[in-house]
Amino acid sequence: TKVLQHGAHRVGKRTDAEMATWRGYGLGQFIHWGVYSLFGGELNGNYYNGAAEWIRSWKDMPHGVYDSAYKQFNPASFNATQWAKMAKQMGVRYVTFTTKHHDGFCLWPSKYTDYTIANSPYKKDIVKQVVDAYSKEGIDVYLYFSVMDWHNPDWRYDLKTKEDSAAFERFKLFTKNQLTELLQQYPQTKGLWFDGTWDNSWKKSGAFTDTLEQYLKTLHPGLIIGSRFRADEFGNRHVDANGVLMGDYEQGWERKIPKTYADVHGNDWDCVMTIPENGWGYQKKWLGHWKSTNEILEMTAQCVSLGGNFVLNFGPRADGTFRPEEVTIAKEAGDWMKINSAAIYNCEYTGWEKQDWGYYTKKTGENKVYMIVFNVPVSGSLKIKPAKNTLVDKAYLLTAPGKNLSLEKLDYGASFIHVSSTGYKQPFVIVLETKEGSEKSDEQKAKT
Ligand SMILES: C[C@@H]1N[C@@H](c2nc3ccccc3[nH]2)[C@H](O)[C@@H]1O
Repeated sequence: TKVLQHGAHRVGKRTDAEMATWRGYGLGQFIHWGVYSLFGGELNGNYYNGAAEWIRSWKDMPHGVYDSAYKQFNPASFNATQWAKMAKQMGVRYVTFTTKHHDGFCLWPSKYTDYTIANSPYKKDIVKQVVDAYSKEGIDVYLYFSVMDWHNPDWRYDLKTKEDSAAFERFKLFTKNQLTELLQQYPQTKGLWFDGTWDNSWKKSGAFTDTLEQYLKTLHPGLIIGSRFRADEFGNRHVDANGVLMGDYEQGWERKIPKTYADVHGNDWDCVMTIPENGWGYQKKWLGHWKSTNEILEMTAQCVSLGGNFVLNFGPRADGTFRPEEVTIAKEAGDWMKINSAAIYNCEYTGWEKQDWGYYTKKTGENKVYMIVFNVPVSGSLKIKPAKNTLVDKAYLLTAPGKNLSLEKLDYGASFIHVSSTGYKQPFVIVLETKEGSEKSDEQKAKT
């Protein structure tokens, strides 16, 4: 391994209480809201076919039109308490909220730029309202912050000239100042979700990113920052030159989910996902497929079964209302979570061999494994194969703890659980109470 000045400063997962809380969330909400929400991916009847929050970069969008649009931002229907209650009902345990996206518009009254909510017709501090309302509902708040800032004249994609470097020095200070005011104004914040850190200018600022991350954690002990923030002194991101993760969790799973446990390299991680195929800010027209509640529940189960969290994005309209599809998904997912969240909250990877019927999760610190069943085979026989030295004491539906299900022993330590093969409209959970031990063969039994 190389001796790195600005590589990872910790190998392996964080072991503190704040990170244990993060690890157990299971389900989170992302919210993308800003000036881009005014356009909804459309201008003069033409639709931008990229992600709606990127519309400023569309060739058909004059920068002047976009950069003056904040003068129309006046969300009359915005009610942070209603947002937080919808999230609570959905069963999310953390929210990540856009304070400033790539366009540079600040939803808090930043002292370091005029391009903020304070200078919009709405005037009031949106970040504060969101932080206060979600915290009041018992949902932890994380602040999304885009380093890339198209509005700030000192932003640079790369550092090629002396002027570039001089400008970027000013930009780095601007960034540090904005992050300082976010942590000082909104101290309930549990973490920062950084984005817009893939350009060369940032890759060439490895030492600065290291110093800044340490400064932020000194300012706010316990702060949680993912791997998308740092660069090492060689410009490596996410993992340093020695292949060690830089950050408190792997933050690369954007609109994709790991296939196997090997893909997560023993890190903490979360997956952030859109309901439509792509697009995080409000889009007037969702192009292509958008996910059903059952698809979203399956992604949630899949992530938790591989030791991560699933974070679903909502893109409210400029007026502060949500699309009907989003309201429906929050309600339906919440109804399922109300009954089944035991299999999602504070659960982790089991290491048992994955079966076709669905996903295993394990309650952290307990001898309880959950089967989250999505695909009942035509036989109605659900095969389970506990890990070595683990026996299943009893099995029952989470919704019927008094009625044990029969386990038909098979060879090689496997068993069948027989359930009805029809009539399922949504996933269901079977609880397996486990104990240490191994299958005794008949001759072994005969000896005792
Ligand atoms: C969480 C997501 N990250 C931003 C983003 N910008 C990208 C540019 C290139 C490739 C992926 C990107 N994701 C998206 O705009 C959204 O905020």
